[in-house]
Amino acid sequence: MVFMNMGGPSTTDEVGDFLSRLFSDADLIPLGRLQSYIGPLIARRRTPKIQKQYSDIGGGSPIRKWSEHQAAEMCTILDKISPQTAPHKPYVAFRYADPLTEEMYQRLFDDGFGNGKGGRAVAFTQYPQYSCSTTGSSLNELWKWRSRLEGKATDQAGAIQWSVIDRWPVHPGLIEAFAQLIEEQLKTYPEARRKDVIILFSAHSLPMSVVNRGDTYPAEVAATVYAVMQRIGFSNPYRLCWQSQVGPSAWLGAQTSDTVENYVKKGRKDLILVPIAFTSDHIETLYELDLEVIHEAGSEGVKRAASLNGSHVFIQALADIAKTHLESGEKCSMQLGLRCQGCTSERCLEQKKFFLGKQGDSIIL
Ligand SMILES: C=CC1=C(C)c2cc3[nH]c(cc4nc(cc5[nH]c(cc1n2)c(C)c5CCC(=O)O)C(CCC(=O)O)=C4C)c(C)c3C=C
Ligand code: FES
Ligand SMILES: [Fe+2]
Repeated sequence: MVFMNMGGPSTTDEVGDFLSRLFSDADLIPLGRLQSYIGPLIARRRTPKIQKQYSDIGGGSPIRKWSEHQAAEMCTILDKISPQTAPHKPYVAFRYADPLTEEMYQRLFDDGFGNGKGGRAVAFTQYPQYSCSTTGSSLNELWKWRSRLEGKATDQAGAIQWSVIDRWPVHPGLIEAFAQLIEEQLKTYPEARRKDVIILFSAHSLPMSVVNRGDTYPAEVAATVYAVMQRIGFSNPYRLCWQSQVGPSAWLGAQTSDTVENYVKKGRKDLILVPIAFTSDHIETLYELDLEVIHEAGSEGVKRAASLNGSHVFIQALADIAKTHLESGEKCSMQLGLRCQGCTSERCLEQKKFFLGKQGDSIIL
């Protein structure tokens, strides 16, 4: 079971490499033919600022710790609820930090997979909602390393047989886990104020160029939000807003920071921020929300729901998603077979052909 995510620097010394890989990723930030020169330059300029942010949240990102914990715990549960596919082994593959995809692949070889011995692996995205800039980028990277290390053919003899869990935005266990964390935070308000607390779901924004290309992420994030609200009985007013835009281009709004500022200015000072598109803490929760948005709001009523991190309900949900996937025998979801309406990337096309296998021949656009 390979958990795919973006990763983060575990120490401030790793920030430079992390940003350099991130700005070199043409699936995330397309910079043209000179990407491999310009990307690292931009990264170098940005490093001191981001280093300071990681330093302020305790010296690094907790994402590796949480991912390794979540993957290991999930496999323990999976061994019990899906004995016919046991044992399950946990792996982590990050896009921009250690352990990188190639490191994970080498570990698979070392553990007796591939190299003529075959074996089955599941690429399990840890982004609940699919975006070509996140899960798509990780799949393109996995496809690249699989081609380099095992050849291009899907059914190559003795190669690892891959299948993909590419999205799970409304899995009932995920929704339950979010709902419980929100309810926990709602309880901290005096009863008389509780029903008027605004629930402000916040997700990482996307450049409008990506939205207009047809990326499914905004719709899938909205689906998660609606399912959570349904689960808590629409007990409070709510909005979805978008955070962490970078650079001068147009991004999907409304921005989280403006939203909080405006509501507080208008006297609505009871707000719960809910990070809805990431499964563990990172600078966007610990720095941007806690140390910037909430601190600057200057109101004791502005709070944040905890991140999923070690939530048992959440990890149980991961195991259920994996079990259903293993039982289905599917290579990936139907959605992965369709490209964004505006996609012109050869990488996306080849990656989809690979992961869909023979299924892909008829449905790829
Ligand atoms: C679902 C989550 C995310 C989406 C979608 C996403 C898209 C996206 N991001 C950038 C550019 C940057 N993102 C950066 C950091 C960062 N991004 C996410 C998540 C998503 N990004 C996280 C969780 C983090 C922080 C990692 C951590 O440990 O906290 C950065 C680097 C930080 C900075 O320089 O400000 C950049 C740059 C784009 C362009 C994009 C969609 C195309
Ligand atoms: S950008 Fe979405 S499929 Fe290529
Ligand atoms: Fe990002």
